[in-house]
Amino acid sequence: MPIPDSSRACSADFVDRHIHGIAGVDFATSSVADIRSGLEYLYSRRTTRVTASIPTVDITQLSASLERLGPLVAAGLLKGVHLEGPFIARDYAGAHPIQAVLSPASSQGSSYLDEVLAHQRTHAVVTMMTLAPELEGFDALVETLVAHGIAPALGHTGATYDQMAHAINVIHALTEAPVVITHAYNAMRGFHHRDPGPMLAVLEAAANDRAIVELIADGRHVHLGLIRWWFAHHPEAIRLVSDASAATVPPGGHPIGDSLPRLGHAQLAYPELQGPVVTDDSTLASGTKDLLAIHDNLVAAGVDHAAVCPAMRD
Ligand SMILES: CC(=O)N[C@@H]1[C@@H](O)[C@H](O)[C@@H](COP(=O)(O)O)O[C@@H]1O
Repeated sequence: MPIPDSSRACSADFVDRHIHGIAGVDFATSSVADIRSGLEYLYSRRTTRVTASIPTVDITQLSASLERLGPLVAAGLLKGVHLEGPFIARDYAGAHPIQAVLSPASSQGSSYLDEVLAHQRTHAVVTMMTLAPELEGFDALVETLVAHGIAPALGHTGATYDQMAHAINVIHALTEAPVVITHAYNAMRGFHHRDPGPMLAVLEAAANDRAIVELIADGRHVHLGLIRWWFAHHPEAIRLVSDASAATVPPGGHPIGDSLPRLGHAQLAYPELQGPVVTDDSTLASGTKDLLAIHDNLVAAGVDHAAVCPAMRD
């Protein structure tokens, strides 16, 4: 498919820091050859720097995924690996399998962390890990991750306003860098005037350069009015991500290979109307567009092209 002129006007190619796969390829479970094909396809659509996101998977699958992805990071084909789980809230797991979600304070949780750290000591490929702030053992987990070069991100959470504010402070004190909020609004407790929830703490942090918000601006995950609000008020805090999966097929594209699309352990369905969903319960599972399609979508919706391009860079 020809690349639209407006995206060519972005001086740099796109950086996708949250993407699980593309067009039939699942970064957690596909073969290295298929992952390479998926990356080539993304490069052809100007997403040339990719952090592979691994959803909540069991410890055996985690090891297999890291073994496969490590050499791709070493070869410079991937920027790194983002572990989205297993330390997330069961009530906000979204498309992640609840049976694989763990508490950091449990013995299984501690074995899982040991496995991540063992890999990290030999091949430091994990760059970010998404955590829910309200889980028991959160503060200690954050310290351990930071000590091993893994940036804690916050998401898949039922945190209160206070819990989120505390978590951002704890991480910021250790990293002195803005804290990444994993696909803000999605798979998170919502807003109520007596219980404002995590996003008020995120808004306050963004206003003080202490938070970066991932936004899935595919027209389905977050209302365009909210996306416009962020561009109008805190454009520098926005990180546009695709959250694409194997079930995400860009316009004019075709699935690579003929296996059914997966998100780690979950079987997905290619979208007919709504977007990628988990086959057995219609939970929205991932983004419906890659960054090029998101770019064109936002520009067509009136968001300033000059603001969209930097939100897709580092
Ligand atoms: C890989 C991943 O986790 N993707 C999440 C999904 O889990 C969640 O179900 C969906 C909708 O969330 P919402 O219903 O809270 O808006 O957002 C994202 O697609």
